[in-house]
Amino acid sequence: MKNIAVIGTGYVGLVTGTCFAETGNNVTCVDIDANKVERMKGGEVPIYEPHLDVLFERNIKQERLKFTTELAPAIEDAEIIFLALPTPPGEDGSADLSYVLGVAKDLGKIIKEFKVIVDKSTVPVGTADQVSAAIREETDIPFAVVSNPEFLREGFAVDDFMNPDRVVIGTEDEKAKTIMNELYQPFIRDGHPLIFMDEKSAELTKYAANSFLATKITFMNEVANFCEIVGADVDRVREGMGADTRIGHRFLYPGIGFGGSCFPKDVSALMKSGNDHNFNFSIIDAVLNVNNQQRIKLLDKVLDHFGDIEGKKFALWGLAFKPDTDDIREAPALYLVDELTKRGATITAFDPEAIDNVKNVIGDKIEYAKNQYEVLDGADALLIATEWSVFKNPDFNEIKSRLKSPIIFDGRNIFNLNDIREKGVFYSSIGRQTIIPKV
Ligand SMILES: NC(=O)C1=CN([C@@H]2O[C@H](COP(=O)(O)OP(=O)(O)OC[C@H]3O[C@@H](n4cnc5c(N)ncnc54)[C@H](O)[C@@H]3O)[C@@H](O)[C@H]2O)C=CC1
Ligand SMILES: O=C(O)[C@H]1O[C@H](OP(=O)(O)OP(=O)(O)OC[C@H]2O[C@@H](n3ccc(=O)[nH]c3=O)[C@H](O)[C@@H]2O)[C@H](O)[C@@H](O)[C@@H]1O
Repeated sequence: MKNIAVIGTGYVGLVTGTCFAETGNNVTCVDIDANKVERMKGGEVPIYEPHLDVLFERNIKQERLKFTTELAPAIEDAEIIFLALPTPPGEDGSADLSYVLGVAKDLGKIIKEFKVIVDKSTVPVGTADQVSAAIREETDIPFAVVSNPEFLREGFAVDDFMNPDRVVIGTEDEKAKTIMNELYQPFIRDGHPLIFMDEKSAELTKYAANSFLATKITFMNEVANFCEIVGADVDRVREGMGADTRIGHRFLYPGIGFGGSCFPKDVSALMKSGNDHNFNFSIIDAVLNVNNQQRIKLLDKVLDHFGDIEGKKFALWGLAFKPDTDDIREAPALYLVDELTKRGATITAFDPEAIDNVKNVIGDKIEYAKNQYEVLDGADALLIATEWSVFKNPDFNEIKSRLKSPIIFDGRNIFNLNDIREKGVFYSSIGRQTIIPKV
């Protein structure tokens, strides 16, 4: 059992804190958002993340998980302090370290004994040194700074955290190594490795992993675009490639580009890190360019089909950047909304979880429906931007009777081409043949 403080209770901090409590530790989570802290104290999970609620409730009830806005009392007894703070992109694409370094400075002012300060935020190479320097400016008390990047995916966060493929720990401090090794034992029982390395290598591992996955997706998006030109089927190509164990089946799904709070920002930040060292990450540059185009791929298809879309009405399924989350940061759906509305189209959208978040950002720029069929009424076409399970087996009679004409543009390839042939709809997807209904 360890006493732990987690600073920042977003997707990463809240999952980290809850899962460490679940493995028997005493965890105090700190956030500057007083409203959020009050809601959590009242037992409310402030984000939509499958399976988090059960662990959250259990650990609050058993008094292993607490919340506060006060940094000093939260860290007083904590042996380990996790920083799970935002590192949003700055104007030039670099990671904004002001949250991390600001809290580091605050910690320097209040620590009274040795602490292990662990950076879980995604930060550029060299940040651990900057965190150490920020603390050292304020205190002579000994401490160790550890880089422990997080690899969880939203929507699978609890499972990813409890059963990680690997845990990366960057530190050369022997005491910190022992403490981190003890802390993570419950998570690596099934043989997944705890990989120790220096701080810089750990920091770069995180960016390299995210950028590699973003590159894999982008490569497939380009293959899909080429499939459309030459009449190949990207589903078959994906199966054929993925069966090679050196390639693997995962992260080969083409679509309307990667979004989310991490891939776009981390790929840009790695590019910027390279620039800072006069190093040109040319692959990363290409990934960013291709992804920017891919995000509005459905727009190209819609314009090809309709020509002018001024006054057209579109139904949109999916707003979240991927299924099983209410997160809309860098969601391709929102880029699409922007481009369509700019050209005079109107949109009614449905998403199972993300509507409230979208309303907070774009308000009444579009209309919202309470279910996936209501959005269809009188629309010129249905556009699919997120592959929520509830969209995958719909009532096609409802779709056909409610739309003005049965036209579907699918940015996530959620339907099997053989099945859709029987449905009597025009169906255009990514990297596959367009299905035109027989008249
Ligand atoms: N979202 C994800 O799936 C993953 C995110 N990461 C990285 O983890 C870091 C955090 O990301 P998210 O959890 O998504 O961020 P988030 O934006 O969801 O949450 C950050 C939290 O920190 C709080 N905060 C801001 N300043 C604070 C301060 N001075 N003291 C206490 N709390 C403060 C905010 O109120 C917010 O609740 C980022 O570096 C991100 O790149 C890494 C892996 C996965
Ligand atoms: O650093 C982070 O924040 C996290 O970023 C991603 O996780 P996440 O953004 O939650 O979601 P992913 O499932 O990776 O999807 C990212 C984007 O890629 C897209 N994607 C994913 C897979 C695929 O085959 N095709 C594809 O277009 C998704 O639609 C989504 O827009 C990584 O998968 C996590 O390992 C990492 O910890």
